[in-house]
Formats: sequence, C-alpha cells, structure tokens
Amino acid sequence: MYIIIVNPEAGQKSADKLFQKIQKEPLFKSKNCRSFYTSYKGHAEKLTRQLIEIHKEVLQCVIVIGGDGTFHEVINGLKENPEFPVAFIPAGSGNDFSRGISSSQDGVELFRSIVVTPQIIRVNHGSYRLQQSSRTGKRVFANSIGFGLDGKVVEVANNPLFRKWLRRFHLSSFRYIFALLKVLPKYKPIQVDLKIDGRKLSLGKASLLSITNHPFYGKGMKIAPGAHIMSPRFKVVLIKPLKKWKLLMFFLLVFTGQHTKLKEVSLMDAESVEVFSSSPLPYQADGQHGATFYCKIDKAEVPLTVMKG
Ligand SMILES: Nc1ncnc2c1ncn2[C@@H]1O[C@H](COP(=O)(O)OP(=O)(O)OP(=O)(O)O)[C@@H](O)[C@H]1O
Repeated sequence: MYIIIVNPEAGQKSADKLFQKIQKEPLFKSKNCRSFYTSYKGHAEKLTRQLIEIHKEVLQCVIVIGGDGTFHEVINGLKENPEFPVAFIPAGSGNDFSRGISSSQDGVELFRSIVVTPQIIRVNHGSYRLQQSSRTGKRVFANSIGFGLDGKVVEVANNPLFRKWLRRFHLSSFRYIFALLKVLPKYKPIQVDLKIDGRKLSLGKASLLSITNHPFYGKGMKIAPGAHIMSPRFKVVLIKPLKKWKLLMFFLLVFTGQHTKLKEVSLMDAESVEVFSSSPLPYQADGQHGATFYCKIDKAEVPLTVMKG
C-alpha cells in the first residue's frame, strides 16, 4: 500500500492537476494507492503522523505531491518513524529537494518508477531546535535553513495577500524575486553570533546565513556549490553586508554558483551550527518562515530513506 499526500494549492494548483493524471494510471489501483488532500498549513504533518500509526505494517512509502513546504511537513510527520520511506513528486513552485537528490524524472513517469522500480537512497538531512533549553521540539529540514535576508524574503513570499496579488497577474513564478525586491530597500544586516562545531566565531554583521544539505535554493539558485545531500556535513554560506547593487549582482550570479567569487561570500563545512541573536531573527526552513533568538542545527540522527525514480 502507498499513501499519497497531495497539497492541492501547491504550484498554483499544478499539484492537483498532476494528481488527477496519476489517479488515472492503472498502477494507482493495482498498487493499492490511497490519497489524501491537505486542507490547511500543517495538515500534511498531522496526516502523515496519523496514517503511519494506522497503516505502518502494510505501508511501503508515503508519496508527496506538492512543493518543498509540503515535503517539509511530511518528513516532520515521520519524526517518530524516521526510517520510513518517503518519495517526492515535485509540483510546487520551487521543488529544490528534487534538484538536491538529482531526480531525473517527474510527473506520472516518476510515479511509475516509485511504485515499480524505485531507487532507494539515504539522505543526510538536517535537524534544528529553536529554543536553547528545550530538549524536545527538534524539527527536520530537507533543503536548507537560512537566517536574515532570506527569512524576511520568505515571510513576504508566503504572505497570502502577496501570493493572491501575484496569482492575479500570472506572476507567481517570480514570487521570490518580487519578494526580494520588496524587502531589499529597507533591509538591514543582522547581528549574529555563531558556533560552528563548538567553536565560537565573531562575525559582526551579516546579510544572510544559510545552512544547506545540498546546493539548491529558491528554485534552483546554486547557493552552496559542492554541498551534497549524502554528506554528513552541511555547507554554511555566510554573506557579509553587501551594497544593495552588489546584493542584486549576487542574486544574478548565484544561479551559476559564481557568487562565491565575491569577497563578501564565504563557504564553510560544519557538522553542527549554533546561531545566537539578541533580537528576533527572521529564518526560513524549507520555505517555512518564523523568527527566533536561537537555533541549533545538526544532521538528523537517522538519515531519510527516499525512493526516487
Ligand atoms: N489546502 C491548503 N490550502 C492552503 N495552503 C495549504 C493547503 N495545504 C497545504 N498548504 C500550505 O501551502 C504551503 C505551500 O506549499 P508548498 O511549499 O508545498 O508549495 P509551493 O509554495 O507551491 O512550492 P515550493 O515550496 O516548492 O515553492 C505550505 O506551507 C503548506 O502548509
């Protein structure tokens, strides 16, 4: 049996259109696939937790049809059963996880491969904890966690009114670019203190700090060239304050990975990162935003079992 979790809103409803095609595929019935639509933010996580408890013995894989945000929720729903196989059929607007695992197929073809001839990989994803003293409350992320500018950009990009406005003018594909242009004029660099593998770093101010499992970010920007999803270490990308025009240049260069040539950009390897801030720091994890004073990031204890095409 396979469980398929569909976010009908992902990718301006393209996830729903794709699911309609997959549902017509004879394998959908013969492989005993059961589907569930998400109805609100956080629903995919809740559904995954409940369905795994009920069907654990007969379930082969949880398949996600949606974007990175839906995948983020599903892998967090698997936290109690971290060895359980999961698959991602990209249908969102970003789909960076798909690039991160070098998936060569998509759509119905990918569905067929997952249920007939899956390739199984173990992915070293990340975990993060937002409160210094809390032992619980660990969450996981598939792509990256970022602080500063990208936290703010994602906050704007996720705003329902902003999304609605872009949809009305058929500009949803440029959601992050418009959000960046909106945030940039008023953006002030952040003051963060960092510990990398237990060593304190004095950084002063930074525009952006990103801890990534694989190179891709915000619809294929190659923010961390050299990062690999199977690696036990993260790439830490730190961007010192840049003049506004240089920041725009950065966003042009980042699609090819050439931004690392700018003197304000540095890349480090790390197994564990701690972030401290004296004021609420905007952050994003797989495109889900928030604000925090503290965050501890490690590789997850149990790698994610991913079925891909
Ligand atoms: N029925 C629903 N209505 C509105 N929002 C939903 C619904 N189901 C899930 N969501 C929320 O939609 C948000 C966006 O989903 P998702 O990230 O999968 O798609 P996307 O934004 O199009 O793609 P990407 O993250 O790859 O850019 C998630 O935060 C998720 O919690």
